[in-house]
Amino acid sequence: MKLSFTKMQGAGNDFVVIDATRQPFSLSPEQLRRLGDRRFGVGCDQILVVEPPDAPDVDFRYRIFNGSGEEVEHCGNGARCFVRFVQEQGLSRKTELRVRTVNNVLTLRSQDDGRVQVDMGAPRLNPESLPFESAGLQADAQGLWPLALADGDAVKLALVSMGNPHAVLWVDDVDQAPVALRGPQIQADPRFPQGVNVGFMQIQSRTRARIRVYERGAGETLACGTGACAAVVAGIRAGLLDAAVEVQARGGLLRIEWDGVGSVFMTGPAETVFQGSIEL
Ligand SMILES: N[C@@H](CCC[C@H](N)C(=O)O)C(=O)O
Repeated sequence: MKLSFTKMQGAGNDFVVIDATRQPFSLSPEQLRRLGDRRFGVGCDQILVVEPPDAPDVDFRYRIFNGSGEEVEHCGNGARCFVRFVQEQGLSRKTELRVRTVNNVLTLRSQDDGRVQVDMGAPRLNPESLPFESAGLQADAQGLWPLALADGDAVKLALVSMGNPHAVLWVDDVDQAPVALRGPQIQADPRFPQGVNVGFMQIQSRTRARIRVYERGAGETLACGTGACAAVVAGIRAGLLDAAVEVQARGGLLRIEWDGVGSVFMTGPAETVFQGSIEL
């Protein structure tokens, strides 16, 4: 079959976007992996699918697959690209969209300055929400959980669900962070039965942080929207960050806001790179 697609990026987190309002979408995990493959396919961190609404309270359905082929719950940078795609393809003229993901309804707003703001929903902070099997462990006063790793080392993790699971470590210098070593180790730890996205955050001031994220199903990406939200939520809870924080990822800058109670708001860029078709 021949599939039309649009390649997009948000702060360097890149996507293959499929319009399932105009062409049928039913790809096997193997076809999804091929699409995501940077050598044998198009190449991307995630595949985003724009589907018609399934009820009158939303404008579209928004489905997300990691490049490794599994469907996942949330993708923040992808949500911004979703808005840009829908506008550029003439699928909606609205500047505010409501979209249904597998476990939430998100509100996406296109701003006059060209950026997109996403109401990412409220974070969940109990370990069961990731899930994280916490039996026999106790979080410290900053809300950090101890985790003994298979190689005998131990780390302290903030655990935040943004609809998808995140573990966040504080580091002194994000450029020196052991992302390639600790990312896969923590992600594969049996206490995370559904895996976890692992973020490494360097706090520079009460309003600025730098971050790298080793994502589930994609490895280290140039930015992770849900990862930036989770890290800021963890920093605010620990009393180290203010309610509005500029988060510098390797591929771009995101603004994250949280009042400590309700939804997290994420603002950042979204851009089309090229369009094409592929035989799958
Ligand atoms: N890049 C994303 C997150 C994509 C999903 C994640 N890899 C997972 O498995 O949960 C973002 O911008 O949030």
